[in-house]
Amino acid sequence: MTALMSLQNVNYQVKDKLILQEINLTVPAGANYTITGPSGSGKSMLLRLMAAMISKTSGELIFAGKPIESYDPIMYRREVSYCFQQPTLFGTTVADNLAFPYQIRKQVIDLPHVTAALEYVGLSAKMLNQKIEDLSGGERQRVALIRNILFLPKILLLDEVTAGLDTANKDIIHEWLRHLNEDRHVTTLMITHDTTEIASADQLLRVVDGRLEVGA
Ligand SMILES: Nc1ncnc2c1ncn2[C@@H]1O[C@H](COP(=O)(O)OP(=O)(O)OP(=O)(O)O)[C@@H](O)[C@H]1O
Repeated sequence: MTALMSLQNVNYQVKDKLILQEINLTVPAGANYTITGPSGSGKSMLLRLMAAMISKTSGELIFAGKPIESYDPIMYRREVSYCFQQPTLFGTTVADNLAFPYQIRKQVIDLPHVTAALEYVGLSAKMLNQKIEDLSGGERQRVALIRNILFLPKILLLDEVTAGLDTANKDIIHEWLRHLNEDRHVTTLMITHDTTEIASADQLLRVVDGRLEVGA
């Protein structure tokens, strides 16, 4: 498999605090990585570097053969999409959120595609008119994830997206991520503290004190 992203000797420092040190990682296209490690060890900062939400202090981050700084930020975010543990939904309704990816591309919402995505994760088209304040935590997370993948990115970076959800909601999201990775060829990297997710990881990375341990 070819490297879709690679990090070479990446350091990330804030003031005099070295948060990530000498990170070397090659992410092949189609990979499905699970990232774990103690609280505060640098997992979120690692994904945020890959998402170009923060900038490295030194080293190289290469995506599809080019340094990530060389990409237009808007185009880069369409290719490398970051999902938050506590997603921000905006506007008034679910439809406001799911129309957004089309609006920024100056396209009309593709309702059959949106409906199919909702149904895939156990939601229905009726939910489009629902107020976001009335959604459960699991519904919010599913709507936010759908918003991120209506146009498929190459890489999906998932920061504890199942934390705080019940088993049924976790299972729906696991099955959907499996589908995106195996059937739609989206490369996924997911941070988790969940022992079941760690036990079932295809490939496990551990971040400990700002350093990366592969396959530990
Ligand atoms: N702007 C900043 N200034 C100072 N310290 C920061 C800054 N951003 C992150 N840190 C520190 O970097 C370290 C790594 O943070 P990070 O959020 O990546 O941890 P994490 O492994 O994701 O933790 P958790 O599992 O608790 O979410 C923490 O000690 C955090 O306080």
